Amino acid sequence: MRTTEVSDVSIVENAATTLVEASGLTMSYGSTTALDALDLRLTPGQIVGLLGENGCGKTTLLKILAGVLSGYSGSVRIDGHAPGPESKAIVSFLPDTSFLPDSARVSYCLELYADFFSDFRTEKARDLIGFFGLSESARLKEMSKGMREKVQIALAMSRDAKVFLLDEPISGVDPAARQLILDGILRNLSEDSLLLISTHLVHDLEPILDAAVMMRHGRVLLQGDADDLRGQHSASLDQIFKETYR
Ligand SMILES: Nc1ncnc2c1ncn2[C@@H]1O[C@H](COP(=O)(O)OP(=O)(O)OP(=O)(O)O)[C@@H](O)[C@H]1O
Repeated sequence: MRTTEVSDVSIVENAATTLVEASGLTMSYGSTTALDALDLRLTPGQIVGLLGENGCGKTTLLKILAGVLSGYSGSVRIDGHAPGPESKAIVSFLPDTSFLPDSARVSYCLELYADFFSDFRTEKARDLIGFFGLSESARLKEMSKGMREKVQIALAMSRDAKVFLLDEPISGVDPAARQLILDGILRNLSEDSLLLISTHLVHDLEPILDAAVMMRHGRVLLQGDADDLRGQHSASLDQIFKETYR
């Protein structure tokens, strides 16, 4: 009887702590297999680095989790929901491309987000825009690539989302600005959110990562708590990454 109770409790806890789950997730573009029966389970309250070489499927995975790419097989659940309107309501996605109108001013982008997302917090976004040293009256087309990335990050990180999916958020900025961007990303992050960040810049991201998922050929090659991985390999995540993808 006792065993049954314990096992029931553990099943309930297990279900409650899984925020993102993919099982047998497969996605092909024509004859190219981008995700190959990928299994992944992520819990809330952590910052996870999604690491891997070019073309291993990181962007494809993030897009499916974000609910902007269909045509996959296998199972995906975000807080229990298949990708769709209910999951999108709790997922904030930062794609690796520009998605804002060129001629718009920053202030207009804030209004756009406020109209579109009920969980968007304009005050948080204003705070972040200022933190990044940007002006709300500036037009995007007058900004550098790095400045535009900061605007997009400010918008994406100002939703009260449960899951944040950031695709290469620091790739377009110089090394000096990367720390500022990371500080901005962490500035308003709530403790029980899940932040999944894809990157090649493991060295820059390592200090903020709680866990890492390393992908190869559309599958998870290595996954674990950052401290556990460092302990098991007697190396930094950056060194493990370089060794793995040498
Ligand atoms: N729209 C598409 N049409 C055809 N093939 C695609 C498309 N998008 C991605 N692919 C292919 O799917 C595979 C996975 O691509 P994906 O962009 O998910 O990888 P990635 O790990 O994000 O790469 P990178 O680090 O270079 O951004 C690659 O072989 C890529 O060429």
